[in-house]
Amino acid sequence: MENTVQAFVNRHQLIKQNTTILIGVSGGPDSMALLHFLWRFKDDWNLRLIAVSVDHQLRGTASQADVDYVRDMCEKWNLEFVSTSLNVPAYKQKRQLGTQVAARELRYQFFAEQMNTYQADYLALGHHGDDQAETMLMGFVRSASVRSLAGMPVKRDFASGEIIRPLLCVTKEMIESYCTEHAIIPRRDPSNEDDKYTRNDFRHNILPLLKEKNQNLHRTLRHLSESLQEDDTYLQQEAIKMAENVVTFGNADSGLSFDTNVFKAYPRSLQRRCFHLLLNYLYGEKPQTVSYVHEEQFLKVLQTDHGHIEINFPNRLKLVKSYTTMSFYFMKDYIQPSSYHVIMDPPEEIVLPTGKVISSSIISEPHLEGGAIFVCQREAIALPLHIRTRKKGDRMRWKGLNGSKKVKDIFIDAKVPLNERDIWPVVTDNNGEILWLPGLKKGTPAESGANGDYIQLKYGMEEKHA
Ligand SMILES: Nc1ncnc2c1ncn2[C@@H]1O[C@H](COP(=O)(O)OP(=O)(O)OP(=O)(O)O)[C@@H](O)[C@H]1O
Repeated sequence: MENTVQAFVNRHQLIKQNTTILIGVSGGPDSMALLHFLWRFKDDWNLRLIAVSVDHQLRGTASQADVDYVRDMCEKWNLEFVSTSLNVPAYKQKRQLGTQVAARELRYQFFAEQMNTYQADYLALGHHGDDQAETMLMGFVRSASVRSLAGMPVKRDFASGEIIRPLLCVTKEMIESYCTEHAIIPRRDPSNEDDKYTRNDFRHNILPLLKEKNQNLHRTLRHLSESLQEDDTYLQQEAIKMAENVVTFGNADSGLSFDTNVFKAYPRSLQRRCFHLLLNYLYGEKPQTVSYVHEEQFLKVLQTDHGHIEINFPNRLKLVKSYTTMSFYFMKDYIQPSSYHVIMDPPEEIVLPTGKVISSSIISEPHLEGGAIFVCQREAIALPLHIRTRKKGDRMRWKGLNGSKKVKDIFIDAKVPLNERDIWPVVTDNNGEILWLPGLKKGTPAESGANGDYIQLKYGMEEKHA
């Protein structure tokens, strides 16, 4: 393990000589191996080492015993030591967080304070190659961003210095052998075995299956992680330049705006990143969950020639496109976000802000019927489709009806509650003809006579895959 870690540290220039390193030590095998490794190189590299150990008050006296164990080992190795006891249960309750997230937030706050107190250059953590593989797989399965697929960075800025992870290049197995070899008897946290935590489930059940297919999975994933992170850093820098060139930033109230033609002249890859940078800027201290559905809607609105479109984002943020000007701003008088307007190019599936899904497909034979399905000839309507909430004066036509009927009256006849009327999807074609009020009324666009394909729309809940 020593040679591998040393080569890794050199390659990434992780540690400079004559520096101060805080080491997060829980007492488990990973951080004890890290502590021991750095201790051995302390004099060669002229390092000031300070072990930091946190009791999260989650496992009664056992977690205090872990901290005591780290203190004893530091005394034995003549190392500086700092510890604290953090009330994770209370913080968890107050902030309505999961246990792991609450513990992590408080721990990192404490780490940051200590970094600043000691003016430390580095915070070294004991994450290793198996942790990285799990993180990347979890990112792959549960997130749609390149950044989470790339896993944990080898180093990143933090408080007065940087977080470094020198053990990312070794496996858990190598760490366990290192501990045995150096007679380190680490503490064991039983919650690491519990499959109710997603990470442990990936560790025990998914990773072994993948390792059967590729014995070098760690190395493959490490390479993937490093190259994704390098690409990410470069693209992020380009996106920052793009935002600086394209966007007019206002104050907190006026939000920001830009010309869609200038924005669209950049590659799609930078458009996406710039979009997220803008959201980070706008949300600032209060990050919101913005999914890829929002990202796709944003990109679509960017492309459309439609004169005026508005979309609601979480926490009162509104996106408005008016001809070639796009702006984001926070609504002052908050009304429950209700209105939306999205564009659909069949075949496509869209998750509406209400959580319901409309999917469209192009079929050669109309065969399905039912309240939640709408079919019409492709030639008979103007694409793309628009899915939006009702507007004043909306009227709808269908076969057998003389003239047209107000959408409002359709809602009243069907006894749709008032609050649902404002979020009910209205599907129109590109000419504004209302085709469908899902579950309520189907329009009948003129038959084109041609024997072409059909557009089929389905409305329902998002499918949850087991
Ligand atoms: N209670 C703690 N006090 C100090 N540092 C911690 C603590 N918990 C975690 N860390 C740091 O964060 C790293 C990653 O934590 P994580 O919970 O993923 O692993 P772990 O199972 O605690 O690792 P270890 O084998 O070191 O116990 C640890 O290796 C350690 O450097």
